[in-house]
Amino acid sequence: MVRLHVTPGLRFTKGHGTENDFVLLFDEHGEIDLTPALVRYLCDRRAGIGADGVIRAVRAGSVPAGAGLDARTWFMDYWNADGSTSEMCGNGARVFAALLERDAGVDLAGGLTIATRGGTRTLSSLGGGRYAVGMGEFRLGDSGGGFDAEVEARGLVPARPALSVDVGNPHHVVALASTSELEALDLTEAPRVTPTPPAGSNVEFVVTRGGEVRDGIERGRVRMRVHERGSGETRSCGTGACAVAVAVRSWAGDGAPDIWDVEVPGGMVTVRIVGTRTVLEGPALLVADGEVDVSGVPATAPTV
Ligand SMILES: N[C@@H](CCC[C@H](N)C(=O)O)C(=O)O
Repeated sequence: MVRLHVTPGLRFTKGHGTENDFVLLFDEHGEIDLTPALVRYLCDRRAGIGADGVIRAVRAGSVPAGAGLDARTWFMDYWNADGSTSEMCGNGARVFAALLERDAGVDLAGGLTIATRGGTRTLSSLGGGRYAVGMGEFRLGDSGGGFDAEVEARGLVPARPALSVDVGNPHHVVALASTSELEALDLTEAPRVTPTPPAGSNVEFVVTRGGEVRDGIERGRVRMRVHERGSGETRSCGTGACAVAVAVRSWAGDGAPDIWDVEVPGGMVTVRIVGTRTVLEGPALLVADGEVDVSGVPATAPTV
């Protein structure tokens, strides 16, 4: 196999889902040595292209992380802007779907199972540039619907109770009283979570916005902001929206809706809770294709 280690002229696509933006690398046969240094360079908004993360589309058989899977399965190789990897990215999965549709000719009408570091997920097209992602099982940190942690953040006094939610990657959800409290938050610095999560956490702050009945079905509505592990404050987080929906429904108790419209700074996504699983729906856009000079990126050992 030809290893294209840090070649000048790396082809990329830029895309986003509700303004959570990604550099996408279509690398079916795993020819790119994707390293933390290369990811940091690609995500740099001044010296590189600029993005919240990098997503490589590669066949499972071409990366160590895909061991044990059907070699032909598409693997979503997700990296945060700081060069760390994560188990899963919800907005990224929709953008990955748009890329596979366009560049691999995949038909998503009937659904496609992909692999991620957090397990398998399903992608389907809803038409009109919208996609649904079967996000798998969620786990609440406190099955009684309460809190199991505390979060401190700039602009938020005193510290607030939080609920940990695992949706494949780790989250802590904090309920705030008003949108003015949400807007006053300064997320340029990472919120502090106690007890300290061993692998870090994504932290969402949420306020309720009422709800409505549409097509005879009740839907809840919330607004959130997020500080992402490895990327800082972003304009949307799909796994975070799922964590928020299950936390808010759990706090609301019996009779709370199973469908939640989640407003994020970059738009709106919808989360459907089906038993112990969630489905994320929202837009995905591919906005640019190009070639980036990566000749100056220092070579380091790949970590996939
Ligand atoms: N923005 C993503 C989540 C990306 C990963 C996260 N920062 C982590 O480290 O777990 C989403 O849309 O879910």
